[in-house]
Amino acid sequence: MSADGVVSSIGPVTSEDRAVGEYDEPRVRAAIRELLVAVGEDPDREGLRDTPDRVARAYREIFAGLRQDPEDVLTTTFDLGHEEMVMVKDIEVYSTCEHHLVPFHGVAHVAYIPGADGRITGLSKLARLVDVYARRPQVQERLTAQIADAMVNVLKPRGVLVVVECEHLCMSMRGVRKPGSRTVTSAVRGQMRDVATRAEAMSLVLGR
Ligand SMILES: Nc1nc2c(ncn2[C@@H]2O[C@H](COP(=O)(O)OP(=O)(O)OP(=O)(O)O)[C@@H](O)[C@H]2O)c(=O)[nH]1
Ligand SMILES: [Zn+2]
Repeated sequence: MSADGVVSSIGPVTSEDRAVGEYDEPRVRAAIRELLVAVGEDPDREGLRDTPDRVARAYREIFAGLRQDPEDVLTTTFDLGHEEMVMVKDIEVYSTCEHHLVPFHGVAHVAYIPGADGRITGLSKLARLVDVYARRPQVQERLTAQIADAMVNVLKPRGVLVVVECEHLCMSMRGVRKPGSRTVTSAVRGQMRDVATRAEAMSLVLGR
């Protein structure tokens, strides 16, 4: 961990990166019904009768990123000849901890320096990219690295910085029970590794 409390990223991720798998809704329904029985509930009582169906529909949405190719969302690019840093801050993140299957949530800050051809992507596409990776069973470090690496692969930028700050409910509502603690992860690629450039980006992230 660096002096500013930022955990450095785990480096480029190339596997587990592309869209995978079908969504088997009947199987999810059956599994949720079985889970309710296993925790000692009555899945046939009135309040729970439709729960397997509801959860199966909710999981379709929460894990929709497993069936989306992150690189598809970055395909809209514009040639503005803009060569300076672009940052979208405070993109809300709702993801699911792959260890406990409970949410972690917070914000992502995504910055890049366009490549020599000055091609940039639509701002909303960066937020969509965050969603594609967040809507999967995740750990925060991988989420952070995957966002950065997809931008590198598609936009061919000179540099990328992704910072993610989240509270993990697995640390708040159970286990160590430390509500309010936030985990900060970063992934830095290309010229964004330069000390001065990285400092400029981090000052934008911190709002100074
Ligand atoms: N590095 C990392 N760890 C995570 C993330 N989400 C959850 N964890 C941690 O994953 C670890 C799993 O530890 P285990 O000992 O296998 O599981 P556990 O007995 O439920 O652990 P406790 O949460 O400490 O009760 C815990 O320390 C969690 O805090 C994440 O995104 N990144
Ligand atoms: Zn967890």
